[in-house]
Amino acid sequence: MAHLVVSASGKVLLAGGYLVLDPAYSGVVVSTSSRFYSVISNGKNDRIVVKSPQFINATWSYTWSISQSALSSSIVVSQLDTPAASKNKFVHLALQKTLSLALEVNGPAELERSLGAGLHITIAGDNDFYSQQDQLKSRNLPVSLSSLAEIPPFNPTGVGLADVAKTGLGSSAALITSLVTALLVQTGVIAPDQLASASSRRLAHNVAQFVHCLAQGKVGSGFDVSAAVFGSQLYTRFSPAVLQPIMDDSSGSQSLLSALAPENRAWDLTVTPFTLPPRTRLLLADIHAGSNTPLLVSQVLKWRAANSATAHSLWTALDQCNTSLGRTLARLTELYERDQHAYVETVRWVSGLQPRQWLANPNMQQEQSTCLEAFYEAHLLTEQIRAKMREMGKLSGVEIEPEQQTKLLDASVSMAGVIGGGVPGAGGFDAVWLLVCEPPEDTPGIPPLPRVERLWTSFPGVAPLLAQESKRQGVTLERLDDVPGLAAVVETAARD
Ligand SMILES: Nc1ncnc2c1ncn2[C@@H]1O[C@H](COP(=O)(O)OP(=O)(O)O)[C@@H](O)[C@H]1O
Ligand SMILES: C[C@@](O)(CCOP(=O)(O)OP(=O)(O)O)CC(=O)O
Repeated sequence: MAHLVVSASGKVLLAGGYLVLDPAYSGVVVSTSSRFYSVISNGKNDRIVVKSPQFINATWSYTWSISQSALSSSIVVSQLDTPAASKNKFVHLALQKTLSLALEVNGPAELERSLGAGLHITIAGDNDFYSQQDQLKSRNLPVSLSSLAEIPPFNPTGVGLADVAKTGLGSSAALITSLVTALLVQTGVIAPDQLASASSRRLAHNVAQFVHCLAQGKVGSGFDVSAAVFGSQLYTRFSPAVLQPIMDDSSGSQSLLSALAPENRAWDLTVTPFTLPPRTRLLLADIHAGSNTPLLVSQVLKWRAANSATAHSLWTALDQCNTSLGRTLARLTELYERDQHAYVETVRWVSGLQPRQWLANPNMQQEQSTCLEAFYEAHLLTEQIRAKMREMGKLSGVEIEPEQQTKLLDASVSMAGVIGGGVPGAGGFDAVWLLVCEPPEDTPGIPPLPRVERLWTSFPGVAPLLAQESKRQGVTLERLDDVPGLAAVVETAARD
């Protein structure tokens, strides 16, 4: 049977937490190699059955009905009420709103044709979206990247969705983006060979952003959906006003297309593509906890509103550091392109020394010194950002960089070859990030990555994640057999 597979990437907001909620500031977002996959195949009995086989009690069945009048037509997607049925607002809204848009674009006959006798949809997220520490324990595996690679892909979590320990990589945004985009392709709104085009991506972004906001019951900054669609970027948010007419429209009488069309100029986000510097690797430490982002956000914003002068100067200072970090990391890529040899030699040097020793080489060639200064600047900026985020936490009474994260980060960022790190996004107890140098293999000494891995084993409850920066674009059409383990998940889902 033919399968339509669309994946979307997870995210790490390296810098810009809280600030990015305000269009005056931007965030540095890295999209991850960890992805969510939505796989659509033909279903039966006029049903849309959605399964998430990594979870227990995670099958949701829907019917649809299309009504037509002389003036307009509409579709209603309803969940089939079996006694054991759980609800999934995110999935239900993705179906309801994307199919409504498809109806508006292509009309009822085409929509009926594309839904056929029904759809079977499998959702699967890479293991990194969920803490794997219990898995490692039950398999008697030591805490390491190579142990994680031994856990089968899309491993069942053994729990229901509400009880899973998330790592904070943006599961709901990646899920919604992959599902919405797969439905847009299934219904012919986006032609498969057009998904890479700018206007198809914008459409996928706008619809995913809308569905995600509606499901969350609020308009967040949307950096997570933007990363899921467009990949790593410097992100400045869109004005929430663009979604207001359709967010408030309980009768469904407003045109979705006029709000969500790629041509709608009211979508004023800016997305500047970005990549981490060559020979560096993003490394994440899962601390087996997870954060309640909405609670953190409401407390910080309440403090900001009540202390506008202090907040303004803190926001301004932080923004300068965040922007400089984005610029310095981009400059490192430029320096690599200008003189690869000097850059790689600098990476070798940096990899064997703690950051405070980096500049202690009087005999360096000019090009290498320039690279070294840029690495050191990146280090200093990440430390300044951490200090300011801790200040934000202290002032607002919120644990943005909790003490145990401070200890873990302080120990990690003073190691040889570690450029910097921090608490991503809203901070709290989500996985922390590090940027680590990857010198060529013939460099003497133990490379930074295994050294950091070893350090982390001395912190109870801390484990690395496999996720790295995704070098592919965010939302992508895949071939089922190219994604290890996915065909098996789809087969199991079809059998049950
Ligand atoms: N693997 C999945 N399968 C189905 N639905 C999922 C999956 N992961 C997340 N969701 C949906 O997203 C919701 C989680 O949203 P939320 O807790 O806001 O996550 P996040 O912190 O990733 O944004 C779940 O209640 C569910 O509706
Ligand atoms: C505070 C924020 O600026 C960043 C939150 O980033 P996280 O990465 O913590 O987000 P979640 O995955 O949703 O928990 C809020 C926002 O931008 O919407």
